[in-house]
This record gives sequence, C-alpha cells and structure tokens, in this order.
Amino acid sequence: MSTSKTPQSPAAVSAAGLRKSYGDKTVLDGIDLRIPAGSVFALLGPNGAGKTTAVNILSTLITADAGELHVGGHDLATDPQAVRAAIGVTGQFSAVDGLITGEENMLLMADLHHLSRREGRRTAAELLERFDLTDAAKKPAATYSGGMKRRLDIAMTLVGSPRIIFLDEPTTGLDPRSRHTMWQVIRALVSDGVTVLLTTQYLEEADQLADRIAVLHDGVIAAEGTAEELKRLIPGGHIRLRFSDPSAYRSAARALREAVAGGTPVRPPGSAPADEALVLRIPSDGTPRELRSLLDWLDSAGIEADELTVHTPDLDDVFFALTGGTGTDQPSEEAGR
Ligand SMILES: Nc1ncnc2c1ncn2[C@@H]1O[C@H](COP(=O)(O)OP(=O)(O)OP(=O)(O)O)[C@@H](O)[C@H]1O
Repeated sequence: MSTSKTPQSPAAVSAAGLRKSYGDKTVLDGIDLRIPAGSVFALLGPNGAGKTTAVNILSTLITADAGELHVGGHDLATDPQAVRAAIGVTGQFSAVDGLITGEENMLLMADLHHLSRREGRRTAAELLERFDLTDAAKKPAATYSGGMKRRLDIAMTLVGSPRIIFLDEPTTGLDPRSRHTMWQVIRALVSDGVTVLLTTQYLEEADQLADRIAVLHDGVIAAEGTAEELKRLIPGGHIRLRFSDPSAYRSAARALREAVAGGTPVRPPGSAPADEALVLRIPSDGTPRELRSLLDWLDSAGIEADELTVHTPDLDDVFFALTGGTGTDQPSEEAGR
C-alpha cells in the first residue's frame, strides 16, 4: 500500500456531483470523488450499489446525467477521447478471447494500440513474463484458470501503458491464492506510479490495497477515508492494558474506576488463560491525543502495564454500520491495529 500519496497530490480522477439514473431509479445521486495520482482508491459497496455504473461513466463507456468529471486532467464531457487514451479498464466481463492463445490476445491488444510488430512482440513477451503466463502463452486462453484469465486480462490492459487503471471487482470469484497474487499485481502497478480505482465487495481487499476507501450506499458516498479513519467512525474502539502481576492489575482497575470517566475494566471470558485475564479495556477512539493522555495518567498514577494495545473496529463493523446490514457471520477479529 502506498502511504506517501496524500490527498494533496494532483487528482488523477475527480468527480463532483456525479449523477446517473435509469428511468426513475437513481443509481448515483451526486457523488464526489478525488483520487490522488499514484494512489489506490477503493469504491466499496454491496451488490447493486452503483460501483460498475461509476466505473463505466469514468471510463467513458456510458454518459453521466450530471457532474464535473475529470480523468488524467481531461474533462470527460469535452474530451472523452483523451480520457480513453489515458486509462486502462479491466471490467467484470473479461476482454480475453478464449479461442486464441494468451499470446495472441496480447498481440491483438498491441495491434489495437498501433504498436509495431516488433514492439508488440516485445511488450507481449514482457507482460506475459511479468504476470507469470509465459509457460501458458501458447495455449488457448479458454484452458486458463480463473486467476490466469484475470492476470491475462490485466496484462492486456497494460499493453497501452495507461497511467490510470480502473479495475472492476478484480478478484471476484478467485480463490484465496489467486486473490493474493492479484493483490501483488495491483501493488506492483502502484509502485510504478500508476493510479488505480478498484471496486470491490470485499472489505479485506479494500483494507489491504487502498490508500483511501469510499463506501457507496444508496447512490451516495456514505463515508470516505483511509481504512483507519473509517474504522474510527464507529464506536467499539478501545485500549487494552494487560498485566502479568495480579496486584498491579487490581490496583490499576481500582484507580481506573475512580479516574477515567467511562472506563470499564472488563475481564475476558473465563476460559482465557490466567495471564490473559488480567486485562483492562478503556473505551477510546485510538487517537494519539487520547493515547497520550492515557499514558500520562498511567505515569502519574504509577501504573505499569505489561502491554498496551489499541483496538479499532474492523472494516466489517464499519461497512455494516454504514450500509445498514445486520452483521457478518464471522466474529470480528480483535487484532491490534
Ligand atoms: N443499463 C441499465 N438499465 C437499468 N438499470 C441499470 C442499468 N445498469 C445498472 N442498472 C441498475 O443500477 C444499479 C447499480 O448497478 P451497478 O452494476 O452499478 O452496481 P454494482 O455496485 O456494480 O453491483 P455489483 O457488485 O452487483 O456489480 C442496479 O440496481 C442495477 O440494476
């Protein structure tokens, strides 16, 4: 994940007041987006949220009803041709032709981009190698696994060396190993300075890859920010202090009850090992300011914990809170983040 790119970097993609309706159904109801150049931006939303519609509009496949839209510095309304030249798009429906080989698919793209025969062959070979498809290059693409087809699809997108890439649900339907390979592919693109807008239904994917995440719900952006910022939006964050000495734990718990408004010392369930049980939880949004004041207080009260960890709600919690779901099947993992 690129952390050096701030929202102050020039925008590779921007939208202000993006609207789209089909008949009386409003799909996008005034979306604002700003994607700094060289960053990964994830548009996260449940089925039917309008993710593909947004990507299709920004990649000039369909037109918006309203909105100021710029991609690669070009105005979509007045210069769609220049936008098309600046971007690469890999959609949910693959551009791969199964009847011809991987290499032939690549050469076809090279032709479309008017590369010379020689340059086309060189680019195709280089990309097939980069995406670990050299061994399969001479086989019909229909014989490829789902992961291989996705990699070929992205390799084809890269033939024209786009600086901005739209990836619509790049890992939907892939097994975990192929998904991780695809994440590596996307990270490598970003380390080359490419800007990526990806849509996903997977919270973990957005968490893993994206510098910033927008949660799309009911035609509007329900929240936008880094994964950490989004996690801080909903309650449930806390700071955990773990003690190995029972008397230190007891005196800390006593001091905490007296001193911290809302502080709730909590013992985890009885099955936890004895040394795990000596834990105090203090509700907190995990901001540096809160952390600093807690550390100051611990110091002044002479309390020494063996371990301090900050726990924020995970992205699942945020997603369900924002999109009105009821929760996940899986218990939310309590990892220190
Ligand atoms: N051409 C169309 N005509 C009418 N309605 C459409 C059209 N295209 C999309 N829609 C509707 O717009 C809404 C958003 O669709 P879209 O494909 O953008 O969602 P999505 O977030 O990409 O969902 P998914 O994750 O299922 O791909 C859906 O309710 C869909 O039925």
